[in-house]
Amino acid sequence: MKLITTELDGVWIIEPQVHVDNRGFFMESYNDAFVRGLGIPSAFVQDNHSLSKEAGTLRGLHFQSAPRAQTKLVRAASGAIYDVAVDIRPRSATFGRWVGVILSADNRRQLLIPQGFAHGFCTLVPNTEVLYKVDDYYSREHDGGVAWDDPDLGIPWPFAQPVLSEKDGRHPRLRDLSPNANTEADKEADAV
Ligand SMILES: Cc1cn([C@H]2C[C@H](O)[C@@H](COP(=O)(O)OP(=O)(O)O[C@H]3O[C@@H](C)C(=O)[C@@H](O)[C@H]3O)O2)c(=O)[nH]c1=O
Repeated sequence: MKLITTELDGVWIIEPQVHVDNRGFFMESYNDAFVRGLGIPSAFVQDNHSLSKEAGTLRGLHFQSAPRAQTKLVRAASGAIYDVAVDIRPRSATFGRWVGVILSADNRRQLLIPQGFAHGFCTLVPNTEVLYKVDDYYSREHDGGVAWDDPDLGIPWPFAQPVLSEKDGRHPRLRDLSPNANTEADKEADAV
């Protein structure tokens, strides 16, 4: 397993060891050693799995607000995504900055996204299946979003007119997000 830093503190690329033989491959897709020592506040409690049929399907940018913020560990089991983590902790030194990484069934990379970040991805090929672990349960009341095409973020998405859910077409820009939307995670940014 290899841990690779990114431009944002707390966002990590994880490369599991892949054992290839004549049958195919084997890998530990998760082992708590992946995140031990990275300061993850709690254990993963839920696994999520989505299929996006069309290339150019964009899901995001999503977060759960405090006190139900989630750490996410994301990978593509089939196909490929451009995966993005945005720091939305208002008092963070890297507020509004983002990291974008290609995660695919070929590179087997995973992205670790801490609490206090918004997350989104755009599929690069049809029938892409994304799996991710989260460290708090889904809470509809705490479900929040930031506009995927917020010009202040300027994320270079691979598709100009992606396939979106109705909800993802109407998120506010980051500058218009309620200051309370991310309070608890912001306290963590202060503590760093
Ligand atoms: C996220 C989630 C959704 N749902 C339900 C709510 C809804 O009826 C249906 C589809 O939900 P959504 O449209 O929010 O699914 P989706 O757009 O795929 O949302 C996901 O996007 C990526 C980028 C993330 O980071 C995730 O945390 C999550 O927000 O599934 C759950 O039951 N549990 C969950 O954990």
